[in-house]
Amino acid sequence: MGKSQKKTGKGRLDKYYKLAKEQGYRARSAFKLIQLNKKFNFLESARCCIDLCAAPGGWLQVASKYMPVNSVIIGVDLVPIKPIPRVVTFASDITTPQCRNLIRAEVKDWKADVVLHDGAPNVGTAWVQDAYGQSELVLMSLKLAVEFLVKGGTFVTKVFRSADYNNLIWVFNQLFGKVEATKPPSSRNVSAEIFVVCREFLAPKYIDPKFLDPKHVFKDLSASIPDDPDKPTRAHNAEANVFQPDKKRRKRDGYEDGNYTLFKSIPASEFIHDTDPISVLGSVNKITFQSDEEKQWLILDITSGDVKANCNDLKVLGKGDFKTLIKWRLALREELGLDVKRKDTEDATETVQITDAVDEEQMIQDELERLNAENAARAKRNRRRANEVRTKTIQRMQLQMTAPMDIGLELQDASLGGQDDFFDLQGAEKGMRKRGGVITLVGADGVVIQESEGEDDGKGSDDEMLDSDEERERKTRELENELDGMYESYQGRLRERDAKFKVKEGREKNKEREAWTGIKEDNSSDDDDSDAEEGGWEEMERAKENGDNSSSGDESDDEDERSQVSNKKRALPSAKSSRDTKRARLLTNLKEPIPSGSQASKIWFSQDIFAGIDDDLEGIEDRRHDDIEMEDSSDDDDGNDDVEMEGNDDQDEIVDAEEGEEWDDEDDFEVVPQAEEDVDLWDVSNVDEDALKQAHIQKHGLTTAEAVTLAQQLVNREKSKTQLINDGFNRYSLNAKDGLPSWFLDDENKHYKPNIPVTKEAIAALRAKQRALDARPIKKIAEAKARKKYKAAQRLEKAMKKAEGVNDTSDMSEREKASQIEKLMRKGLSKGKPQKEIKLVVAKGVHKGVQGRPKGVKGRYTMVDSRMKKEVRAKKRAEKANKKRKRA
Ligand SMILES: C[S@@+](CC[C@H](N)C(=O)[O-])C[C@H]1O[C@@H](n2cnc3c(N)ncnc32)[C@H](O)[C@@H]1O
Repeated sequence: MGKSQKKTGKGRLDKYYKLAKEQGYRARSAFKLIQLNKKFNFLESARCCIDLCAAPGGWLQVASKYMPVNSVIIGVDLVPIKPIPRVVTFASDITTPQCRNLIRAEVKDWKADVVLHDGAPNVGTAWVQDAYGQSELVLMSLKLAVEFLVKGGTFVTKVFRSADYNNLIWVFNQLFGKVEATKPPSSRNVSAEIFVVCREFLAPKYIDPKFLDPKHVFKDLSASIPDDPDKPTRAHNAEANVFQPDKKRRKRDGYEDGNYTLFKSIPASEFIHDTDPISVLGSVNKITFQSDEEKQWLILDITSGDVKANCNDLKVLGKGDFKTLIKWRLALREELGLDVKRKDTEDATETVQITDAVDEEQMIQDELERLNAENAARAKRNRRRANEVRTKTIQRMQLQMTAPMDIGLELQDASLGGQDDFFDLQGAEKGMRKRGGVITLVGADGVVIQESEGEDDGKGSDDEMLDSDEERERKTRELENELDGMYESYQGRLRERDAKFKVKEGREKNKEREAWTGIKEDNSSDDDDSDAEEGGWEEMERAKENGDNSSSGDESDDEDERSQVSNKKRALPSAKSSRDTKRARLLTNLKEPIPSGSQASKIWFSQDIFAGIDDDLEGIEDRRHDDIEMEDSSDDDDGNDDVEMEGNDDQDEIVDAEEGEEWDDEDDFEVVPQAEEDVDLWDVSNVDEDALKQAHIQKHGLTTAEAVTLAQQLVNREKSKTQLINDGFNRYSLNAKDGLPSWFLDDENKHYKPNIPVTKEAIAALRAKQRALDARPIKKIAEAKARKKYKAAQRLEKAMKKAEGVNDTSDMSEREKASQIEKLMRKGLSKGKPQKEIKLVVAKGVHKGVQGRPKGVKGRYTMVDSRMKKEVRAKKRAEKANKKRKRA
């Protein structure tokens, strides 16, 4: 679809499109939420928000901007959403239980203050079907909303003005205290969309499942589409009005064609003689008794007071009243001889049977629903109980009452009764499961492996699940993953508690970069070195035989050796990220932008004071950044807007973020292209560790005593390359660390490392380097001094030029020249123009709270408090007194 067509056609690229582009919103629809929020103010006070159908994320951006920092914001859509800071997103269909489970896992036992829904079905079929699909989607989102909303919460949804509109509003009214439909100015007038803001969620203990069942809520729609084209729609509606009289749907479709009368009454004889009495009952307001014959019927015994009252206003009748009228009609027909008695009876039986059948069906249906609801309530209770236990466990962890080790012990405690093995993880898991501890485990690939919520797990008992060895192994793995996750969160808390922890950790890692653990072979740069090419055992043997001489005579060899000092210990970022992905979803968020830090610690470390540290930890941060980039890029791959949004009916135009191509469709939605970010993606295959290492050494030099010692030994030929290689094979090297839990690795890292000797000289060299570094002036000061010097030199030069001029003049005596030159030189050597005095203005009295220049103050000024002004005055006084004393 061409760009030009869109720009002119329908005036798509309107002011909101441009505004969105200017302000960095991904979709112009962002302004709809901004305007809704301006009117109803639900975002500012919300701490948890769930956005259903959120792609590409315009509403999420708004929520993230307007909600308080540290709020929980979750976005779900069929298509992946590109990452947004402070927002958790995932791709899922909101109509599926899987989506509900994902949200549950994310919010844990929190409740959402706001649930947003701007969904539109991704089909482009007939308008009626689309509208119905949209209404169904709304009902599905309402279903999620009632599950996750807190009492008093707000649900914002988009609804299309269609036949279902009133039904939806009716349902909303049953569940919310205030329901308001509004059309924000940014929603195009041509669009049928309208936004309903439902506030003050009533959170009833029991919600009739019918409220959330499209089959019930939109029953009339199907009723209005005749199965049998011959049967008039009116009859269908009328029947529905009789059998489902309590639902106020009569006027939803307006008045039947050709009938614009508000009030309709018919004579009783018409009702008695009509072959379709039910339709009659459903379509009229009143049955009158005006003719003589009809008046006679009024005095018959069968015409009870109830019947008379019922005939008076049919629109207020219930199902029982209608039945009474039908029975009365049959009895009267029998009385009048219109039907023979037997036939009448049959007729009556038949009719009653129909009614009873309907009733019976209804009863069975009701009973089933009641049982279902009871089951659901029981399951929910269990889930809630399990959640409570889980929350307590997490809280205990957060309050440092339980360390990850304690968890193992707790599990053991739980399994004691069952005589389980002390380290039987499976037993421990069972124990945890009993307490509702294990809810969702996420596999290494981030896929939810298993879901279990207390007794709610309908897929067989644990015993069944643990039948096979494979299953058992899997369980054990999962539990280990969870323990890993707990450990990670424990580490996170440590970090939060101890601000220095991160710095320490950074230093550790930096040290690790430099730490010597052996020499790595580099064949590419060592083609001529036969020793290096062979390496390994032979090399060691030969080295033993030849002593140190194998390469001592070769200068270039030594060069190579120096360049080859590399770091085997350095872990690739992927190692960390893979460990991260193992984290149990229960405890930590896989999609956290920076996995190793909490929000609080991030804020803490964003302070200026830590700016220098960042420099020091540059390497580490770079890698962490790469980690994130990698995550982002994977998201990006998924989140190709072009593909994502294809077929989305509710989208006006979608502009491809990369190519600027636009895609136009039905309604009121544009994705705004973002400025291309110049992002270098981290590519595992392209990482040249040696090059990185070299660059680091080039920039910072050797920073550990071990490295300097080894370098000195190499330069002084005290050690050969072969010896260093041999030293590299020690009991600490080549240790497979796969599958070891992170807490174990962390602990091991503290002690399990080779002890590399360092020399006094190396330490002295490093200290000298450090002292030189300390002695260096701060860059700004050095610059200021240089500027000063430069200006002084300029002044002197100028003075000398002038002095030369004076010297060359002939119309001055030598004495005058000398005095003039002296004056000029004094000026040239002076410190330049004295700086204008800065006036100190006390910020009190008339100047209190004044913004901008205080009244009556000219020239340079600075606002100070009275203390400073007093001190300056005192200083001046003291100086003056000193001068006087000296003169005296
Ligand atoms: C109008 S867009 C939402 C725009 C969003 N509010 C924003 O500001 O960026 C409608 C979205 O609904 C999504 N959607 C439609 N059906 C869905 C479903 N069953 N589950 C989840 N998302 C759905 C579509 O993928 C589409 O991205």
